[in-house]
Amino acid sequence: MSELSSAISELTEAQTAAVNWVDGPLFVLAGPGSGKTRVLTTRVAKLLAKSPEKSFRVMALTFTNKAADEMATRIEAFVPEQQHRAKVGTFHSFCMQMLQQHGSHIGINPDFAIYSLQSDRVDLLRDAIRESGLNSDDDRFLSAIDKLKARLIQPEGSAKRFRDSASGERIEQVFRAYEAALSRANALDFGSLIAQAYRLISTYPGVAVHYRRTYAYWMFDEFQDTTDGQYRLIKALAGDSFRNIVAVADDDQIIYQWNGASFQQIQRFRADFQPTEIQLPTNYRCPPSIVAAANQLVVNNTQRTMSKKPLEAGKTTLLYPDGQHIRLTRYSSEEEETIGVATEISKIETSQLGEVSVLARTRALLERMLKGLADADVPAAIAQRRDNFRSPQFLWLSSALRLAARPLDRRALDALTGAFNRWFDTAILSDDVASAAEISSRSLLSEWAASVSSVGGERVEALASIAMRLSSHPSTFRDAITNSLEQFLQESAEDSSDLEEDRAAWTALVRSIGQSIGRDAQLEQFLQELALRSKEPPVVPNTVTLMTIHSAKGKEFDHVYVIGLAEDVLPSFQSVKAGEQSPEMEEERRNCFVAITRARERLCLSYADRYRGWAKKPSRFLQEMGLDLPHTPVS
Ligand SMILES: Nc1ncnc2c1ncn2[C@@H]1O[C@H](COP(=O)(O)OP(=O)(O)OP(=O)(O)O)[C@@H](O)[C@H]1O
Repeated sequence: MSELSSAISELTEAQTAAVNWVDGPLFVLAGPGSGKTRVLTTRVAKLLAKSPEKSFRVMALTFTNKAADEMATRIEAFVPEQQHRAKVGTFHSFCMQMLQQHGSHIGINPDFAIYSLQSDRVDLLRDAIRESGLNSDDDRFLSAIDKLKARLIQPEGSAKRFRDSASGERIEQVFRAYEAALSRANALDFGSLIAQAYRLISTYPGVAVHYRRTYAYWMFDEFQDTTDGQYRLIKALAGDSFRNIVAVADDDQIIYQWNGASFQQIQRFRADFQPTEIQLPTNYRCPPSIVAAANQLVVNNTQRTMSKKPLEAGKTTLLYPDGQHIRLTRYSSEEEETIGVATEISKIETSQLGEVSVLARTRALLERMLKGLADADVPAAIAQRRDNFRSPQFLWLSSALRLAARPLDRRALDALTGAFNRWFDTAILSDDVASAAEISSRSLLSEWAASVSSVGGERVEALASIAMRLSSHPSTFRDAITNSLEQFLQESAEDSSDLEEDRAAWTALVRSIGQSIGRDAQLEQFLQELALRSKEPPVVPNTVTLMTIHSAKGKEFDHVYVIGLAEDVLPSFQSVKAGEQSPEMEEERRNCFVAITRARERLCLSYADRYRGWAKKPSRFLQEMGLDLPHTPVS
């Protein structure tokens, strides 16, 4: 039996119905641990396997590169010879590729840079404000601009969106200047990727027709995270005729409300496409008592599908006896909670530590916990999206590549000199390099190489020679990468943890980029893909993972510790202030729901009587879950 046939044979009836669905719109409403990813990947593979003679393609989009990579790997294992017909990626990568191929219709050069770093965007904003003679240095404009872009609002006329016309006018002016500066720099930020893709297909509907013809079936995972802009993009792409769309969602896992995700998008999909609905209520991840607690918790929310079936426990083998799957501990203070949880975790066998996660609502709680685990000699790390490399070596390499692709990019030169100065303790000024390049008519990168010759030393000479060659032959960038990595191996071991982490991250990134665009891609395309991806290193084995609940979405661990289950912590202070019936409180409840449903074997919940010295009540969610509150703190 092939891998695909055996995967299909393991599906439940409801999962099979979703996998076998062929034409027309389908909405799969599924709970945590119900095999959503399994359904999507099997469905893509099956559609491709049964039509080897056809040329149509299938598109499956999700929200993180990691999830997309996992989906692509599974599909490749199922149908290796058909993999090229599957387009698996994130929303942003899909839009990026659309703009590379068709963006010239609306004046976008295909070799655009992606400004994924907040620092680049802030610099650009400041330059834009200065150059347009506006009198302000307020970076907060950026969040106003992002909000407008997320709703696909163009700068022209955006002032009308504000009640106060004076501040509306100001924001419109800055928004115009920022967009003009992005365009001059031939750059797009994350918001632009969606907004410009939308502008493209609204102006040139033929582009949407092309996508409808090429991709016969579309699938969207984690549909509940879709923002207004992303939803309107899907709708515009589909036009009036295309209906082969499968959206998979859990309305109880919307935890990006602050970022524009909302139950509204699910309701709009239902209203616009009139999909058939399939529910997958069986949870194969958590023991029955956790499933019961999750059900009791989430029914307190109103912003959810009223006909949604409660989760059913489908896990058949349990490691622990009944009554031991959930534990709730009360501590007298935050400090006691940290020590208590760290001591508990230190009793777990080292080989199991990779299966342990500590989840908290805020990063501050995790930092305290990280220290507590270090004091208890437990290896642990906070998992968090990293936008950039940390070591001067990899910062140098990535900015040298940027400069090779865009010889006039001053921001890349600043990053290159900054990294080099940190690395070799020098004080080379990028202004000097730029002035010298103007006189010599050399590229910024080759001028930089010339300017470091005075520093001397073999390592510096090697870097200068890599930079020289990269500048004159950017297409040989893969050799430059190989040569640079060899140089980095000669770095001394001291203070090398950033370097080692970056090296591990780089290897994983290159693999992921290769999987997405092949190994022969041009430098510009490589850099665009690099910008979209997070730069954190892969998880180290036998290490406890500390995560905010937001980063834990989609993950699962044998042992899950959720700390800080107190009022004003989880639920947050803002949501408590907003009130029991508020959307903020419902989002906090979903946060709690997501956190507890990560546990495969055991869920350890805890709270303290005091946080930061303030007395706090136990989280209302504990009682909603049906748990008995301890009468006294453990001592
Ligand atoms: N039919 C099934 N029989 C047994 N186990 C299953 C079945 N379907 C899924 N599982 C298992 O259940 C677990 C959860 O599946 P998956 O990760 O696809 O869940 P999910 O629906 O994407 O969850 P979440 O929304 O929490 O991310 C996995 O370990 C998977 O192998």
